[in-house]
Amino acid sequence: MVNNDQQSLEHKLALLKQSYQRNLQAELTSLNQVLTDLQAHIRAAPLVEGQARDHRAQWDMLEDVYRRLHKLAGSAGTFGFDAIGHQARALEMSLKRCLENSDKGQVDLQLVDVASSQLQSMLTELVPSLQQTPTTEIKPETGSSTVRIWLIEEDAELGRHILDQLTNFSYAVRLFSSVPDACREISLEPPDILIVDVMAGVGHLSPLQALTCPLLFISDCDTFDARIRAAQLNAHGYFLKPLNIPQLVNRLEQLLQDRQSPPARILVVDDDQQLAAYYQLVLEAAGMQVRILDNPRHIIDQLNSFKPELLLMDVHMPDYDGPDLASVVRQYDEWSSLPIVFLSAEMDLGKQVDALSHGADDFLTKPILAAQLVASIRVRVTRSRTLSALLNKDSLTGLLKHASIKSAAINEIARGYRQHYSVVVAMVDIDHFKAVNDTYGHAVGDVVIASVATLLRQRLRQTDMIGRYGGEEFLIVLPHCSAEDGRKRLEDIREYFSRLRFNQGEQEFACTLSAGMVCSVDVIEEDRERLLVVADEALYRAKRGGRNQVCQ
Ligand SMILES: Nc1nc2c(ncn2[C@@H]2O[C@H](COP(=O)(O)OP(=O)(O)OP(=O)(O)O)[C@@H](O)[C@H]2O)c(=O)[nH]1
Repeated sequence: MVNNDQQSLEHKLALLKQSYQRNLQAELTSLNQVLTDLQAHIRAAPLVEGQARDHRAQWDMLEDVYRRLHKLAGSAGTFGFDAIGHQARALEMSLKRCLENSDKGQVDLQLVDVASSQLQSMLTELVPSLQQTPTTEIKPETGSSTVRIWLIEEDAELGRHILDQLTNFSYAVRLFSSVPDACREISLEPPDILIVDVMAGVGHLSPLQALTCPLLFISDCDTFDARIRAAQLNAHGYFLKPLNIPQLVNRLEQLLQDRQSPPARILVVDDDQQLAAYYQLVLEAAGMQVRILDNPRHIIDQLNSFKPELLLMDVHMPDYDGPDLASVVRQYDEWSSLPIVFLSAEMDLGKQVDALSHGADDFLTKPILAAQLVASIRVRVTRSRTLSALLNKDSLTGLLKHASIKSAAINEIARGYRQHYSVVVAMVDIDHFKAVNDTYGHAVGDVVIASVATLLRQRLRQTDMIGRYGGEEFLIVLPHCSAEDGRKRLEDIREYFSRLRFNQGEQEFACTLSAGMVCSVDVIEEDRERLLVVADEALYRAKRGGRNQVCQ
């Protein structure tokens, strides 16, 4: 994080804390006043008529104090007032026991006296000894476009082979013959990913443990001990020889996608505005996008417009409880697998389980430290992204599978017509691919397919959609793109691909691709519903016209 950003975060957190402290003081004073009123009620109660009503009023007052203490116990620690949070929690618990066990006769004056003196001690605690909120540097997820891969391979021939193959995928690869050689350079210019053949220095691997970049091992030893050693060195992958390059590239792409992945989108639902603002600040500082839902009645509208990847929700809210809202969210098919995390001061295990049974995935307890909140949310979003990738993405290319890209294309085209922006749809197909398979083998064919996928990802925008439509056919959708721009991009990809060189042993070869495209605003009314077919017809013309070209 840039220093200024960190300073600005700390400044904003300090302002939030000051504002919370003012409210806390007012809240404790107000609670103390309620207890003083309650003491007066209890002392006066036997003397007035209509005792039953007065008793109910006493219990209502006690219930009010209990609820407000519950909220305070959850928030005080978050803003650094740990001791007050703990005292509020202890007092909340003793009031809870009293509320649950009572026959609702006269409220016990002694209990109220004790509660009142505890509140006063919390107030005195607040004034002189402000505890410091632990300042936590929250690192945002960062992304960069140059990908440097370093390879440590003792066997020069194998090293050259891997380097050639990976260079085909537009990675900048450096080859080293030993771990000490590479380690000397790493301190000067760290790579994005390091690949190590364990044979290149089993005895020298320990320094790799300190690396911050992902580490992948290649080895011809498939024993449990070897794999445990790799795990202890925080390896992100373990690949056996003979090396399956597409599989390796697949993992590289996964790791890079994690690094370059778009910010996680989090919707926060909490009636406590200061707490919600605090969560927003902390999560945004960690590089996430956060929206606060002010009115729970608008939850579905917000889900549809913001498309969050996780819902962070308070359990107890004045009008609608978290579990009820979670049930409503689960009634909609499209949100049935959205991760929902409750964040609450609820200590009662039974109530936590009950909340979970209403469709939430997890329960975090308030107060929560900033770093703990960020780590919990990040881990859940990453896991949910991995699951969705497994369901919707093709394992060879990491692109959307046929059904997913088709439905994404149809939705995007419809949205483009609705909101009046142009969408380019293109079909891309490798030329004479059968011959590649027949001449160089299926595994080499896979490398070629994976390289088209990598190229498409590298040359298109984050907002474009790319899918593997068939064996060697790809469907791409470019929202907010004119026919002219779409054509330029496709020509660029076609040109770049034709320059790639692939290897099979000593043999080197190149491939070409053809593309058919259509722009949504350039078609007659009847073709609006069949843009995919129109793009496919254009691809057919490109093939008929001699291949290695883009037709529209
Ligand atoms: N290696 C590999 N080959 C695949 C995969 N999926 C499909 N194929 C092969 O892709 C080839 C497609 O060949 P064709 O449809 O005849 O097309 P082509 O040879 O590319 O010819 P044109 O498209 O007309 O230029 C077939 O040989 C399929 O077996 C895959 O996942 N991996």
